[in-house]
Amino acid sequence: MGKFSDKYYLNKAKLLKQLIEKSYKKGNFTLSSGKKSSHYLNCKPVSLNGEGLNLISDLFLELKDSRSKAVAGLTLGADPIVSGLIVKAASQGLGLNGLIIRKEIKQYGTKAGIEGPNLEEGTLVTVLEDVVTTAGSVIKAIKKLRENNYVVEEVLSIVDRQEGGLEALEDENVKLKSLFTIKDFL
Ligand SMILES: O=P(O)(O)OC[C@H]1O[C@H](OP(=O)(O)OP(=O)(O)O)[C@H](O)[C@@H]1O
Ligand SMILES: O=C(O)c1cc(=O)[nH]c(=O)[nH]1
Repeated sequence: MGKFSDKYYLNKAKLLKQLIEKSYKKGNFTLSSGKKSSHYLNCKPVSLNGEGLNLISDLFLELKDSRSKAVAGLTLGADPIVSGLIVKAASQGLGLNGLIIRKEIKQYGTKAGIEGPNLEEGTLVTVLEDVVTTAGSVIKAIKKLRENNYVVEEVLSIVDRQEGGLEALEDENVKLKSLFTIKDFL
């Protein structure tokens, strides 16, 4: 038997088709890091579509380290993905919690930087991301989780643009597991 189920490869092909149709655009774009690019992948039209999120959730659930007890991500790109995964896990009888990391701490109310259930110190958390370019965004999330005594060993992303993110994550002792790379869109 291969590493992944037959359904995993079927779902991957379906997701790639959706991303090519709805997410990949050529043009002049400024990226989150300030870099310029002649193309951009906006995953939100896929992650905020029921069929698209269902595919992402199935794939990430199979790709995820089965030991991790929570999935987390930096708002906003990760919000639907974290939510999709925890619902999918519950439908399969798996206990999985979700954490959303704010870009800025709320100055009122609970002043929380991380939203979600209060989990035990040392909980192994998988970080989710739609697109990794420099990995700056996802590293922000990892740092916040580690400050809160969670353990992070892996990031799952839909697309790795292969612009230094994997190496930057390696420097943080985190493994990047990506469904696709930018080469799948060129
Ligand atoms: O690897 P990086 O160089 O950090 O770039 C990738 C990040 O950029 C995008 O988010 P964006 O900052 O556009 O925020 P959003 O999720 O709120 O749209 C994307 O969702 C990643 O989080
Ligand atoms: O680097 C980014 O900001 C970025 C690139 C990309 O292709 N898609 C995205 O959502 N963000």
